[in-house]
Amino acid sequence: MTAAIEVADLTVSYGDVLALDGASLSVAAGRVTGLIGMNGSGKSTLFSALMGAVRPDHGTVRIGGLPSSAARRGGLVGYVPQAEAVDWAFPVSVRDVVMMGRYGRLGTTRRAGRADHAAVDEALARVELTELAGRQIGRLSGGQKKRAFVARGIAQGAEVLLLDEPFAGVDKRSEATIVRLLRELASAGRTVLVSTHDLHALPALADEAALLQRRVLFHGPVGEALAPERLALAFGVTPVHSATPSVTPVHSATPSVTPAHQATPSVAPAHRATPLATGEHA
Ligand SMILES: Nc1ncnc2c1ncn2[C@@H]1O[C@H](COP(=O)(O)OP(=O)(O)OP(=O)(O)O)[C@@H](O)[C@H]1O
Repeated sequence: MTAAIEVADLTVSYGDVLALDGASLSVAAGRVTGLIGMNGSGKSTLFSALMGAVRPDHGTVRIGGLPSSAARRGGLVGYVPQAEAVDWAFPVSVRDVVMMGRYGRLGTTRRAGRADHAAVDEALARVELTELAGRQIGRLSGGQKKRAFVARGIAQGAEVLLLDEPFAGVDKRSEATIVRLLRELASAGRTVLVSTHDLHALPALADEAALLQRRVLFHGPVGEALAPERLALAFGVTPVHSATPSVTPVHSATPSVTPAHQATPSVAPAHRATPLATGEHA
């Protein structure tokens, strides 16, 4: 059976910075997979490659058997960006954002029809944002914003959903809603790849995890990925033998590259092309 996501020997560099170095990953449909790695390990770059928004130096990316750009054009891939990648001042409502998930399906009139409005209503209800549908997107809490973007992916009917740090700055209720939704989507056969620093959330969220450090060091069941020696490998530290995995000291010990990444346009043309990071026009 064709894997939902198939990354083979992927190498991506920005000038002389090697962001991915021979990364390979195969994800079956109907699974939630956590993507774990320290700052700068290449998680966002992998998402950009999955959306066809960066050109690999080497290697291939396939989504449902298609090259990533074709998969994105066909609406197969939904993307929930990091909060920093979105222009929250953009004058659109929550409902407008969710409707963007339908753009690829609108006919030549570019007019939303009854089915589009129904899909948007249903997606808003599933993320519990019906009552806030008319509000400007920037005037939501961090968790509500994430839920709005998850709703966009649901309305789009994306087979593969990519979420970049969906729990960063998110309240517990939103986190629980998002986890529940992602599990439901996977049960219905969708494929979900989630990057997160929150290792505590991982067992409830994901079926499996991939540890990334420019290449995929390990990919397998969450329990095995969280073994101290494996985490140590991914985070480059001595194993900490404790019952609950903690990444905090490791994470905070590694310098964050996020601002550089956001400030440098070449990593994510998808982010720049539209203020709301649809990933559809790169
Ligand atoms: N546009 C760019 N120009 C130059 N280097 C870049 C660019 N974007 C990312 N990098 C570098 O590529 C490497 C991988 O970055 P990437 O953003 O993919 O990592 P990440 O795992 O998503 O990090 P974080 O957890 O901080 O979001 C880092 O060394 C980063 O500094």
